[in-house]
Amino acid sequence: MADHGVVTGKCSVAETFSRLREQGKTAFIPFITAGDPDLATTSKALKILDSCGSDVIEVGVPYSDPLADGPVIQASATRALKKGTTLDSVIGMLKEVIPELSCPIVLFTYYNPILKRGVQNFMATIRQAGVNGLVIPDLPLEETVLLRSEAIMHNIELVLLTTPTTPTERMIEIAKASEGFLYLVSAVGVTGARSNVNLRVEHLLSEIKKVTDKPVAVGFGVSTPEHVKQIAGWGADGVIIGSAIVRQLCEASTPEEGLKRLEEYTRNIKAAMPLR
Ligand SMILES: O=P(O)(O)OC[C@@H](O)[C@@H](O)c1c[nH]c2ccccc12
Repeated sequence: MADHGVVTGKCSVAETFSRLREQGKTAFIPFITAGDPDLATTSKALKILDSCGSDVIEVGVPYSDPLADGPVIQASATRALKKGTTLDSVIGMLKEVIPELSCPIVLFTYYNPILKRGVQNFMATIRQAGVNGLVIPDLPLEETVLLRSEAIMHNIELVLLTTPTTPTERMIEIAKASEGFLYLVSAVGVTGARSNVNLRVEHLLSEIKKVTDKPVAVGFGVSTPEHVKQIAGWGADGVIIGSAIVRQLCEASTPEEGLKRLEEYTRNIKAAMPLR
């Protein structure tokens, strides 16, 4: 498919999962809010996450009404917006740093900023910046077909989400249409670390794997090495951690200390990723 001349030399999200599956490994996928505490720190954080073994990184575009987010990521988005972070400045930062990263980047944005910019322009712009994948948590069902075709046109892997309350028929459609991987939201409600992983995830994973061989990554509420081992043990192809990653940066007294905490936390999580 035409890639509009962008040579990233980087594996796609799907290729990354294929490689990991051959190696019997589970993907570690951290989420980070761009611009919190500032874009320069985000750029350094991406390099640290990449060098500590992240397999895919989700980069969140801060938004004023993050309805799917819990308090940690909502506060993170508010700080980033207060710093003047915009979609353009996030894309500018990514264009600079992506060539230095080995893992693919999945951009995380609510739907409104895409509509404001225009779908085609948005897809072309993020592809030119070297972005591989895209997650739009509030993408309306009836818009999925359009967005999916525009994404494919621009060689962007549109990752779709399924939840514990998604009807089986709908989950099958989502699994078939999702590119890169399927995002299994582990818990009902908003993002945010939870003390235990929803035990229903084991059953949900087995149901999904009956209808698709696409990689499935589990997110929501994951924060400890034990959580990671449990989810990987249930057969997940990837584990996503957002709030606990964001907290490493925002609970530190300086950006430098935050980056140190981020590195330590990431190494601990990676050490817990079992070979399957
Ligand atoms: O923060 P948690 O509980 O670790 O969950 C990951 C989540 O943060 C990340 O994937 C994400 C950030 N914003 C979202 C909105 C919807 C779904 C998922 C997300």
